[in-house]
Amino acid sequence: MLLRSIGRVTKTPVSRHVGPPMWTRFKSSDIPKNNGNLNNDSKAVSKKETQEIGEFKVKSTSSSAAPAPLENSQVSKFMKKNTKPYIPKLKHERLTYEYPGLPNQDDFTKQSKEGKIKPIKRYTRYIPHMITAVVCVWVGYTIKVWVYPPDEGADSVELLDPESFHKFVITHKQQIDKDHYLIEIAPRFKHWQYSFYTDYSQKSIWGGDRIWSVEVKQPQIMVVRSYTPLPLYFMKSEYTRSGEREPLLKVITPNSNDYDHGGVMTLYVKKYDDGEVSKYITNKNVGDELELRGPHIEYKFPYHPLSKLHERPVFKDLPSKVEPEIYADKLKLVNNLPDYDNLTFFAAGTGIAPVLQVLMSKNPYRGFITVHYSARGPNEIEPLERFMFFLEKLDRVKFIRHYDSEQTFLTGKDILKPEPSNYLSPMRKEKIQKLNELTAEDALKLRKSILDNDNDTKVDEELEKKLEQFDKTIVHYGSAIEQAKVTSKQPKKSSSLAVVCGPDGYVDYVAGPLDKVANEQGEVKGLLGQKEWNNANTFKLSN
Ligand SMILES: Cc1cc2nc3c(=O)[nH]c(=O)nc-3n(C[C@H](O)[C@H](O)[C@H](O)COP(=O)(O)OP(=O)(O)OC[C@H]3O[C@@H](n4cnc5c(N)ncnc54)[C@H](O)[C@@H]3O)c2cc1C
Repeated sequence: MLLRSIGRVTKTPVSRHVGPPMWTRFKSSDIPKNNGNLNNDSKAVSKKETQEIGEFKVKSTSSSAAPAPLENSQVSKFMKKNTKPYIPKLKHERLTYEYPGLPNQDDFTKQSKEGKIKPIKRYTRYIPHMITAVVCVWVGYTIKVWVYPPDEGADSVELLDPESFHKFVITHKQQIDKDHYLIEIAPRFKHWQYSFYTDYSQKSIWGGDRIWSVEVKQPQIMVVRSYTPLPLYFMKSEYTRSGEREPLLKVITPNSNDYDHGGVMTLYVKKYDDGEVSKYITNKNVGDELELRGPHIEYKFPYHPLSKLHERPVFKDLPSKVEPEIYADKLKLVNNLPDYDNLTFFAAGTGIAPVLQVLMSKNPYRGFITVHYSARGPNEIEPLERFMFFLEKLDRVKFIRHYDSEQTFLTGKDILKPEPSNYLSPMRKEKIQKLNELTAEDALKLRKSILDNDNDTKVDEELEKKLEQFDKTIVHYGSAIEQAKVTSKQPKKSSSLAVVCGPDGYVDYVAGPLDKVANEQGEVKGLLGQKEWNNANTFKLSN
């Protein structure tokens, strides 16, 4: 008790006063000697007289250690305030069990929370931003739809349209030699994919029963030129994108699951120094656009009844992966159907593109094809040689090369007389009859027979039953290569059909000129004309 009272006294400050000390100091000599007898001490203190310190009258009240009471009311008030004893808490006392407020919670938020329950979730603060973004997108879309006309072909359900141009993007460009290029293009818009499954065989552009082309537009001078797309694409990877390796050229296996590889195709283009469109195309880079219109069917192979019963297995990158053709021979036997006509294809330069298009497409032409390929040298076609080799291995085609550099030109010696056709559709019969000049009566009869025979494409029900029976006795080859080993030893019949494709001069040399004024084939002359080929078995295509 004594020590506490001592502490209280000594801590009492008299501040804001300049002048002589206004509080009596506690002296050690003032501590009563007889500890425990406080009554005696207080008496002693009370005996003390009032002292004058400076301008204040200090009156000793209780003890000499106590602060002196002051006459001056202001100061005494001040002093009183400070006489409040300091009692330190011995240990921390918890005053409330409420959670402390959030760091950014002020009185206002506290108030509003109390007044109205306002749930604040994690993403609530982003709502204004989200609303702004949605409004911006909506406004932008409205402007695009109402102010700007849609891109041609953007909403088309067809990959290609013969009437309007569709945009394609160059996705790869490979220069083969000084003036030959492979240019991979992919459709700019995807809307056509929505309708792809409805009738895949109709939608797929890759059909081996025809030769087709597309027109490429040169928009600056508004000129179009035809090109023959190939079912090829460049397989890209991280290595090709980093430039470490060249992408591998691969065959598109027509397939509805991947929309025929997303509608990709490759153009084999020769650049002419003064050629407007070829220069325009080959000067473009990856990412640039090309406008295409098509497909335009240039030539459809003659109808054969077997084509309704059986499809030839599609060509693949690896010949070992190509399925063997097990049904065709049996079907021919069962139904007493004739063989397919063999075909000779005469191609010069980029004129090889149509035959490659046919051979690499779905359900390719089934007769054996002999290709006479004329070019300046072997380099022009170098990246496509691999596929030509595989096709030969499958016993579907034979390439005979005529290079200027090797002076192995195409001559009359390379051309055989045409073999009579194995099967003549009424249409072709008419063509032949026309050549032999029909009387009006015969022509009418023939026309009638065509109409009557139009349903010869229908599959006979009995035939289907026999087919089922033969399924059980069919000899299975492991692969098309295995089968080709056997068939390649069998002698091939001469061709009954000829297709000539190349520059005007070449077509003229091989089969006589095209009648461009009348937009007709013109009489078959040249090397083929000399060997008795005619318009019923020859087709000319200027490329
Ligand atoms: C159905 C069809 C399919 C075709 N497919 C392809 C194809 O896959 N790849 C391809 O590269 N081309 C193909 N062509 C040819 C192509 O359409 C163009 O004719 C060729 O690219 C030249 O066009 P250009 O505008 O560059 O030249 P243009 O401005 O038409 O001609 C410029 C100059 O080149 C000469 N020239 C043009 N074409 C030939 C030619 N073929 N041979 C020799 N000299 C020529 C002209 O005499 C002229 O002096 C095809 C043509 C047709 C009809």
